[in-house]
Parts: sequence; C-alpha cells; structure tokens
Amino acid sequence: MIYITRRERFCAAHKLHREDWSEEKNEAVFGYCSNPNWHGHNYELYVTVKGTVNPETGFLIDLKLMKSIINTEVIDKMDHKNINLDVDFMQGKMASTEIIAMEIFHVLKPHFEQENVQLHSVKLYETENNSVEYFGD
Ligand SMILES: Nc1nc2c(c(=O)[nH]1)N=C([C@H](O)[C@H](O)COP(=O)(O)OP(=O)(O)OP(=O)(O)O)CN2
Repeated sequence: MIYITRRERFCAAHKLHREDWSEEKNEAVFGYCSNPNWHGHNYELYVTVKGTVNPETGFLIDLKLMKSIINTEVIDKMDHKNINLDVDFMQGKMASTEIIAMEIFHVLKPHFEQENVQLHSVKLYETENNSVEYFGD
C-alpha cells in the first residue's frame, strides 16, 4: 500500500451561524466567526489516496488526474465563493472546518473509487494554525 497526496488551495467566505439561535447566542458561541456580514479564509486542502502502484506506469494514480478530480468536484465550486450560500454540497450545513472536510471527503470518495484508488484522508487548513483531518469513519 502506498499513499499519494495532492494539495490545492481555495479562498472562500463563510460564517459560523445557526438560524435557529438568536444573534446573541451565535455571538456567544461562535464569536467573530459569526459576523453576519461574513468573513473569509485562504483554505489549504490536502487530499490523500492509497492503493498499489501500477508496474507499467509506476503510478498509484496520475497526479494530473487527481488535480482534475479535486478541481472539478471541489475547488471550482468553492474558490471565491460563499460556502454557506453558493456551494451545493454545503447547503444547510454548518460551515465549520470539520464539516467542510467531511463533506469534501464524501464528495470525492466515489470519484477516486472509479479510478481504482481509495480515498484515505482529507486534511483542511482553515488558517495556518487550524486544521482538521478526516479519514471517513
Ligand atoms: N472546532 C472549530 N472551531 C473553530 C472553527 C472551526 O471551523 N472548527 N472556526 C473558527 C473560525 O472560523 C476561525 O478559524 C478562527 O480563526 P482564528 O481564531 O482567528 O484563527 P487564527 O489561526 O487566524 O488565529 P490565531 O489566534 O492567530 O491562532 C473558530 N473556531
């Protein structure tokens, strides 16, 4: 088993906010991350797949194909977008780093399975100090 990782980046706006809570409660729980007029991050996404190396190509998967899958399914939908409002797979979900990483994993998983590799993990940096990693379980 070998693992290969592709990094992509996207810039997006969001807020941490529950409609069913008062502004006061949102502010108390989420602080400035609940700013009603949104705020943005430069996200960094690390996608890792695993499998065995094709002896003819020496590839686990062509990194150009990895790039294309991640860009089509995730980056094109998120870059310079509002995560709460614009991103189809985030509709009705909290735009926390945890939930975003989990949803990205679920979006990407079948596309890599189609290429006969297994999605191992999605690691998402929201800031240079804060990141989450999801392994699908
Ligand atoms: N469990 C989570 N907690 C928080 C999340 C999250 O997604 N999951 N998100 C936020 C904010 O959106 C944001 O990430 C916090 O930014 P900030 O604290 O300013 O992060 P920095 O790394 O820029 O700040 P430093 O203080 O310099 O470390 C809050 N909580």
